[in-house]
Amino acid sequence: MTDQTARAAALLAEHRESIDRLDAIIVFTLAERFKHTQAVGKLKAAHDLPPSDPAREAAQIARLTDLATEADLDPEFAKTFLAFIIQEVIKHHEQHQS
Ligand SMILES: C=C(O[C@@H]1C=C(C(=O)O)C=C[C@H]1O)C(=O)O
Repeated sequence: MTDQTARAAALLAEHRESIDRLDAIIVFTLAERFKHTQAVGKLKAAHDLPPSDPAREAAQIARLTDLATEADLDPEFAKTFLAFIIQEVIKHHEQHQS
């Protein structure tokens, strides 16, 4: 192995360590978010409120688009990711109501 390939292997390992830590943050963050949305789902079911709230979602999308742009993250990706999560949350809320 040349010095250059050894250096590249060390850099790759460093990046992967960071990626693993960030993946853990994502999992814990999602778990925390779902704890709150589950509580919201129970509240909605108890008070006969609809599972989805399109006005709230529109505000979240607008906010996330700005945040993503500021963070140098593709805003379309951020929107798709949020929509995917919200779709799952609404499924949970529908289950609370049935
Ligand atoms: C969590 C809620 O329910 C739904 C899920 C949302 C979310 O996951 O952020 C946002 C709006 C609602 O469609 C809510 O109304 O706040």
